[in-house]
Amino acid sequence: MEITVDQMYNIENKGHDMGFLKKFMMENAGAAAVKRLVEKLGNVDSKNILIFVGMGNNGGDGLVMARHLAGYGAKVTVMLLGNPENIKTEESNWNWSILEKMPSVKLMTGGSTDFDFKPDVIIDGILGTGISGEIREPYASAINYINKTDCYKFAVDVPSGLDPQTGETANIFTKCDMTVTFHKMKQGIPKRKDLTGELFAEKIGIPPEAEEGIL
Ligand SMILES: NC(=O)C1=CN([C@@H]2O[C@H](COP(=O)(O)OP(=O)(O)OC[C@H]3O[C@@H](n4cnc5c(N)ncnc54)[C@H](OP(=O)(O)O)[C@@H]3O)[C@@H](O)[C@H]2O)[C@H](O)CC1
Ligand SMILES: [K+]
Repeated sequence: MEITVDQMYNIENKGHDMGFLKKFMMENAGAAAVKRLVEKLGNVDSKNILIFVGMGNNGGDGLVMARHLAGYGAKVTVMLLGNPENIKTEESNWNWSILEKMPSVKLMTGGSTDFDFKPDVIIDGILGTGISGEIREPYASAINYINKTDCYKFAVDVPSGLDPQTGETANIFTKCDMTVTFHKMKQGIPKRKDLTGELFAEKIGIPPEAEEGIL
């Protein structure tokens, strides 16, 4: 079953109000995404994994992935596309503050794409269901860097720049090898398998009762 983005936000909020906090949803989303990625790549030990992180909860999922991938022995670099003080949500900020205590994960901020290494894997945690309008900097430069870099690319929830509701693309968008979306498939995502690559929808523990009155 495919659902709308509005339905997804309503289910999320109802689950949160039931006590299954968005922080738990984010943790399960990041963990499920890493499981698929590690299953696909086999060993990520010592692999250079670059994670672009937006200022919203798509970025938050990427922060959770960073922590899990460090646990698998990957060499993880996180590029936050802004200033940490401007991280939009409590659950995303929570995950940033954990990473600040983890020397095993390199944290960079601001959005520069001038890296001193070539990534083996790039994770696109830039934009998800909260996308609106033409892609603004520094998100645009990050998307352009992803598209011009030859490596394995993984999209968190949806390739950034693809509207998960309509399947339409913004002025720029990422083209990835794998996409993991959460809870249920959103209507627009399967329309662009050329951008998603291998596509999965992973459960993240939201109580089925959170869908009552919504689906
Ligand atoms: N559905 C679930 O069960 C779960 C979803 N999760 C993840 O959450 C994201 C949705 O998070 P949200 O914070 O609502 O939105 P995004 O992170 O996608 O984007 C919002 C930020 O992006 C900026 N933005 C929006 N459009 C543009 C643009 N065209 N150019 C540049 N920047 C843009 C926006 O900035 P504003 O200034 O507009 O506020 C925000 O900073 C979902 O996709 C999932 O990945 C949960 O984490 C897990 C459960
Ligand atoms: K994304």
